[in-house]
Amino acid sequence: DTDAQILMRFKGSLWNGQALNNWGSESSLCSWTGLLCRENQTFYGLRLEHMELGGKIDIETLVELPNLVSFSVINNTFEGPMPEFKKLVRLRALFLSNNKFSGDIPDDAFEGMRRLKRVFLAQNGFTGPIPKSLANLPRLWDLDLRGNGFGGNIPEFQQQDFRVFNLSYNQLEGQIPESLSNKYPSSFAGNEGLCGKPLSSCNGNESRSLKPNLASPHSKGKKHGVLIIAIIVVTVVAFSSVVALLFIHKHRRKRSKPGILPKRGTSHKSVGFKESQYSVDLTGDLKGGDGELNFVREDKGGFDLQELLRASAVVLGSGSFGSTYKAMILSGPTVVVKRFRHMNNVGKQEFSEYMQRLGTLTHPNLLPLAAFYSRKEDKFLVYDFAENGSLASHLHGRDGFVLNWSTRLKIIKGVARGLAYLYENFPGKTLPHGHLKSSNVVLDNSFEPQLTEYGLVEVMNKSHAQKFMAAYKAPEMNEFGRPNVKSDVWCLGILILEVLTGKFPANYLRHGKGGNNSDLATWVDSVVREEWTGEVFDKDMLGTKNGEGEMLKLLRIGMFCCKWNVENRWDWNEALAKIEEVKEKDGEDDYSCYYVSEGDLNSKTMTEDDFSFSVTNG
Ligand SMILES: Nc1ncnc2c1ncn2[C@@H]1O[C@H](COP(=O)(O)OP(=O)(O)OP(=O)(O)O)[C@@H](O)[C@H]1O
Repeated sequence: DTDAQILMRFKGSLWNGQALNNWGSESSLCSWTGLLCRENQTFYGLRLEHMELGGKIDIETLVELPNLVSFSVINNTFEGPMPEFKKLVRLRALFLSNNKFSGDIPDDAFEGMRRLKRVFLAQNGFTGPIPKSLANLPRLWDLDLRGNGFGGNIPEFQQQDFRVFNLSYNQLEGQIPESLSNKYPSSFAGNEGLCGKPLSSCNGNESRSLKPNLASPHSKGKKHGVLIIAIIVVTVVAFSSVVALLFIHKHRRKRSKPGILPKRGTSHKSVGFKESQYSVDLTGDLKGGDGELNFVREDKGGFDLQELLRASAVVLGSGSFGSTYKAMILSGPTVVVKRFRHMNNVGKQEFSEYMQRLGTLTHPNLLPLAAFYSRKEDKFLVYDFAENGSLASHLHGRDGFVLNWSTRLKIIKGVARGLAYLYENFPGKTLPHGHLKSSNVVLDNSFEPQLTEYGLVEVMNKSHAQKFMAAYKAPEMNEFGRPNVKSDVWCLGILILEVLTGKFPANYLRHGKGGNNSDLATWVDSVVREEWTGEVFDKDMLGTKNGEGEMLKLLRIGMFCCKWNVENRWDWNEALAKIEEVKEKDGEDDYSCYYVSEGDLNSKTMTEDDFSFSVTNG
């Protein structure tokens, strides 16, 4: 049977299948409601969410779909025991949350599902122990069992590096395995019998008294008393905090003015940049859209619009297009939601297709676009959250880290690689970044850079893009010019100079043709011409032994990328090749000519240290 015939059989066993009333025509399989297809129109998953579906999930039929790797029936009315999903050995993601499934899950229910990465069983009526085969999954990355009746001890999980991990509101008991002690306490909340890190210790009376079956009636009464007082105190404190926060928030909003650089609040983050400490409600900002959060990549992020709306959110900053929020999804990932006004250059369908194409890009130096949300007047793009904020915040922010030369070089190399990937891999055309600047380079927890807001010129209203997008700052851009890879090279050059000098280019950027000598490139050029190169580098970066020669090399590359005449400006591949050649230390790898004293030669074994003083620059 064809995929279409198999899927029609699968539909036949569902109740309320009318929600899938456009299923039928073989030729347009990928347009069937709830079908997930790749760019090349191959089917890979089912996403049948919020459809009031019920009845039988016919596994025997699904087995016949070898390409099925993702299956979701979140928020429907399925009931009874968990179907035998283990027969779908190729499955990578299983989403059953918010249904009425019930009963114990057999211990071997996940056996053989070696590819399974994401398991969402939250808010059902599952009981019994957490199946061992689930804990033994070698690639498990997201696990959400919240709000069921799972009992017994938590098993040892083979995988320990989770992105989502939530066992809250079950009936689990006993000591939390050591390997899970680094998880958030909220991952275990609502399980009265659990103890041990990150909850309170199992040895003290405190934790034992949490187990209702061990508590005497007397201690139970006492506990209730304490509980009631605690609830009253928490309620009063929470109420006063909300009132105080509302007051401060209102006051702040009155005073704050929109700015190019993000506004920062006063809460401190260990990562060295600040974000607003005031929670915002995304519901207000996101209301009135088409009601759909459109995911653009295969893994759906493990959350839906409702969960995004419920997420606790803070403002990260306000750029030229709108505000940017950090949203912490309960039992889900932390994401960044960026609002774009003036993004109406193309129609709804075209916009949606374009975003889907952007979603196909995956590279370590491109921040993945996760989803988008459309309204007539504005759009919201959802990106992964980057732990270390933007490059701009470290170069110019009050609370950024001081970046040393090797980190700066790593960042420039990553940026160049991200651009190269973008130019070569966007389906159908060579896509310029168009808005390359230091606040659109974010840093992950190891300071690996990731480009964000790439490829958006196409969908931006032209007049707004001309005014604010970085590519339009290239000297050759006038009202007829369109950003291209050469204008990106200009932006890359400016970024290199910004990274090396530590100077914020806004004051130096030229607007349009002509202009004066105030752009960063001209400033650097004049300093270098006067042979004051020592003056040019950011003082925070200096102090690297034997690195100045290489810094100068990178500075020159930046200057070649900033040639005013496009003909003389390097192509991106030339720039990339030159950047790749820059090393951390002068003369690195150049050990062809060195001086070794006779004494050294006579000594027993020579170490690298013995050589360090005698290496010359070839
Ligand atoms: N994915 C992300 N992860 C972490 N922080 C981010 C992320 N995206 C943006 N930020 C932070 O939010 C701040 C505000 O971003 P925003 O895009 O609104 O401003 P901008 O880049 O200065 O302006 P523009 O609107 O022109 O792009 C950035 O400086 C950065 O610190």
